[in-house]
Amino acid sequence: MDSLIIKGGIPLEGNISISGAKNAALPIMTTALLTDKLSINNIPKLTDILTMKKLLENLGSIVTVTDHQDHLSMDIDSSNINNFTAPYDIVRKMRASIWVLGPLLSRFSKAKVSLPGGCAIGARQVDLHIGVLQAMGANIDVDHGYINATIKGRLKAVHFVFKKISVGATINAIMAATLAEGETILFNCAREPEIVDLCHCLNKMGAEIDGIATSEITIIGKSSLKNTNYSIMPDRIEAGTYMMAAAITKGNLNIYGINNNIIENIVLKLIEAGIKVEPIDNGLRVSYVDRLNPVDVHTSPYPGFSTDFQAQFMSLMTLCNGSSTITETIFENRFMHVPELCRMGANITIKGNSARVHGVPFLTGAEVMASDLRASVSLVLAGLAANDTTKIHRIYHLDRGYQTLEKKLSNCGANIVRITGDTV
Ligand SMILES: CC(=O)N[C@H]1[C@@H](OP(=O)(O)OP(=O)(O)OC[C@H]2O[C@@H](n3ccc(=O)[nH]c3=O)[C@H](O)[C@@H]2O)O[C@H](CO)[C@@H](O)[C@@H]1O
Ligand SMILES: C=C(OP(=O)(O)O)C(=O)O
Repeated sequence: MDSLIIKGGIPLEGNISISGAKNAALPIMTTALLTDKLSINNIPKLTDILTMKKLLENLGSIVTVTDHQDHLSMDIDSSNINNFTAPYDIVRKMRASIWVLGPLLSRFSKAKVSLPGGCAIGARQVDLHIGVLQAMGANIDVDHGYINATIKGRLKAVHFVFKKISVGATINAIMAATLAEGETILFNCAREPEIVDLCHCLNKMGAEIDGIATSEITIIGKSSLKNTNYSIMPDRIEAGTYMMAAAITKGNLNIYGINNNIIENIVLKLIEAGIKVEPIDNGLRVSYVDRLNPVDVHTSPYPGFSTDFQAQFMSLMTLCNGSSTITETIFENRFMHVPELCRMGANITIKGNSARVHGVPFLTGAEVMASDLRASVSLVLAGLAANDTTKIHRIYHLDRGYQTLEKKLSNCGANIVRITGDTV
């Protein structure tokens, strides 16, 4: 398994271009199952994308990929779907695989999908995905680790209230409702920008979705959708991560290809921490000024502070002038970076779902173990700021979510090297 060696203490300076959003590209790739042909542009080069490609091909889609150096485009032909099973071997690698369920069921009236894997950050149930599809008339049982879903004819429109806000279940429900019979209204929906991107793509395919970006979404079902093309939005989580890299290394970075609108939640917290964030042409400039103030955050669904920023923000707060409290409200097991940060000299204590971070004057390099995706990148941030050398083991999750991370960082002065096939 690969590892990373980082010699820290270098303020990052330069330009970083943001890639397409993983968490928009993945559901948009599954919408290709709702029609014959979909062309998608600005897809990031990530292992999760290749896993999704493999999954679609396994179902019978023909996926033609063009490599444009800094991104991919794909022509996905799903006119001959001949398999309705998403197997464990592919699905276990990635949570997003669950998004083939809604499209397969609504277009082909059947789907068998292994219970998904992904980052091990909590129980991550699928009851809401199943509940909304059952309310649309599907017969669903979970047996031997698989979700088996069938419907006689088309799914039926429904008025459905999600008892908890879920990004994934909102996405599955919207996709399923586009080909259901009648007008579906979904209440208490997630409002993440990636869901907005998905809805824009679906409307371009001929769907009729209203209330986009609100918690109440109306979908008028169609008998079929049409072929189209769509370009993926920029990755706000990648952008926020590099903004925090600028802050933690006392550097300054121009982050290109992102606008303030969709990352305001992290921008406001960085400003509160004393970091300067200015709009520039097609991006934002992020600069360390003279100190890092302690800032409390608690994660919540968008437009709140995203759980996907929590680990990186905690790394930043390890060096603040004072103490900050970071509360995780979305996932029950998303503090796996804490013991690793403590190995590097951080002073963090966990009580329930809150971490109290007492700022220290410096971090020291150490050998650490990466766990989930954002925990992994939080250790990269800590390593970039630390004195001496940090070795991060088991970094495969990083390749799921950060396109050419080492290249983007070393272009800005970081000393970061990948060891391929490290045995430790
Ligand atoms: C590929 C992708 O886009 N992943 C994102 C997605 O994950 P994901 O779609 O898995 O996250 P959800 O929004 O569904 O999960 C939120 C909470 O709801 C719970 N829940 C969810 C579904 C369900 O059927 N039952 C249930 O109880 C989960 O356990 C969790 O506690 O949104 C998360 C929250 O913003 C992000 O951290 C992930 O990066
Ligand atoms: C948690 C994440 O991914 P997944 O939902 O695929 O595990 C993430 O993108 O931070």
